[in-house]
Amino acid sequence: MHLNVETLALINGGQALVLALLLWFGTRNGSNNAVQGLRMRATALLIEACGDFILAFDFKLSSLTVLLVGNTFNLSAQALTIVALRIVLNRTLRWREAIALGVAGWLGVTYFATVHPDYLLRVLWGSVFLSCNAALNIAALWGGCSKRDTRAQCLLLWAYLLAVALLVWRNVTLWTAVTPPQGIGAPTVVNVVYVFLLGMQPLMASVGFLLLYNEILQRELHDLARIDPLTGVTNRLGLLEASETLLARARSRREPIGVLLIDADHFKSINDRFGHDDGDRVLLELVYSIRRMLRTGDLVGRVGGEEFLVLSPSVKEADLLALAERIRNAVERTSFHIAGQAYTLTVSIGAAIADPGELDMMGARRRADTALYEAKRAGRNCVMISATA
Ligand SMILES: Nc1nc2c(ncn2[C@@H]2O[C@H](COP(=O)(O)OP(=O)(O)OP(=O)(O)O)[C@@H](O)[C@H]2O)c(=O)[nH]1
Repeated sequence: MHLNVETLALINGGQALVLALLLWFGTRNGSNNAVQGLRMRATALLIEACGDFILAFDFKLSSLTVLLVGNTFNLSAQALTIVALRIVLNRTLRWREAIALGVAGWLGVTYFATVHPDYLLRVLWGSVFLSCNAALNIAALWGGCSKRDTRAQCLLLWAYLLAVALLVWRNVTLWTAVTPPQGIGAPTVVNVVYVFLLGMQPLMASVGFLLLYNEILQRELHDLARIDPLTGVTNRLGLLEASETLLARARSRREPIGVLLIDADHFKSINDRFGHDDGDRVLLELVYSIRRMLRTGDLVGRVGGEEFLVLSPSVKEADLLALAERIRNAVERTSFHIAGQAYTLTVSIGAAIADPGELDMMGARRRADTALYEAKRAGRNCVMISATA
């Protein structure tokens, strides 16, 4: 098989141009992080296409100018891709490292093409540069890759690891050959694999970006569906799912779960006096006061208007009562600021223990509800606990 560098550059450039346009026009309506990242990837593809077209058509430039200008475009595209991936993943951008790598890559390739022309060293230098680029991307992709909902992220991570392995293979083959083939066009096995993958690179990387984008959107949707938009705590659906997980864990450890139902006292009067917007702000502050009292592992969620549920794993009755009392006390001592003035608010709390033998949380939730009702009847601003199941 004869490998032609100009044809390869033409295929690469055409692909990059089409993908850049698709990404640009396909992301015109979005503005979140992932979309910004995709747009930067589109810009990188445009720059890459320019570099590839210069390499493919040479535009009557000297071969040295073609090499230097083509590489300037391609290395800039690589640097932009590093930043684009980090924008999509919401990681530290590392602009400086990306630019420094690009400059070092360009200087090395230029040196081994002009001052000290050496094909093997040029390939080695280029491979080190590409591996460092891949390392930055691998570092960005590494975090959180063990979770179940990060398949695309893991796939991309493997793609970069394989790319580094391919670069190592190519260099080892070149440096151990008795007469090293000069040029990427030499029809060796490693060159064929390398050229094939290089030719597909714009497409593969862009598909990787899109899969990642889709995965991030799915995750955001999943989280949005489980978060109360006003207070930012878990909503009913999130609580339902979390309680199943907690109960399964409690069953395997044979430990109880504490349930607290917390309801603001006379909240209607706050709305009536100050309006709904100020009432919303008070709810936010109330959630903050509750959260401050929780241990790591405890979960708070909003079950209704001014009613919140706390799930506290591995607690005995006395610990649960102490936690409820801490919350009640903290809320009572908090000054809620409405229209420049400080007001106080109290909560009533119903507590119950879910036994590890219980099939779901419904029973404990009902008992906590009854205890809450008793707390309200007892005059509010107090904690009541129900008898165990
Ligand atoms: N500002 C605001 N108010 C809400 C929200 N959800 C529910 N409420 C209000 O919470 C109040 C609940 O009133 P009630 O159920 O009578 O309870 P309460 O006034 O707290 O009285 P007790 O619970 O008996 O102590 C109503 O005025 C609701 O409009 C919300 O998201 N924001």
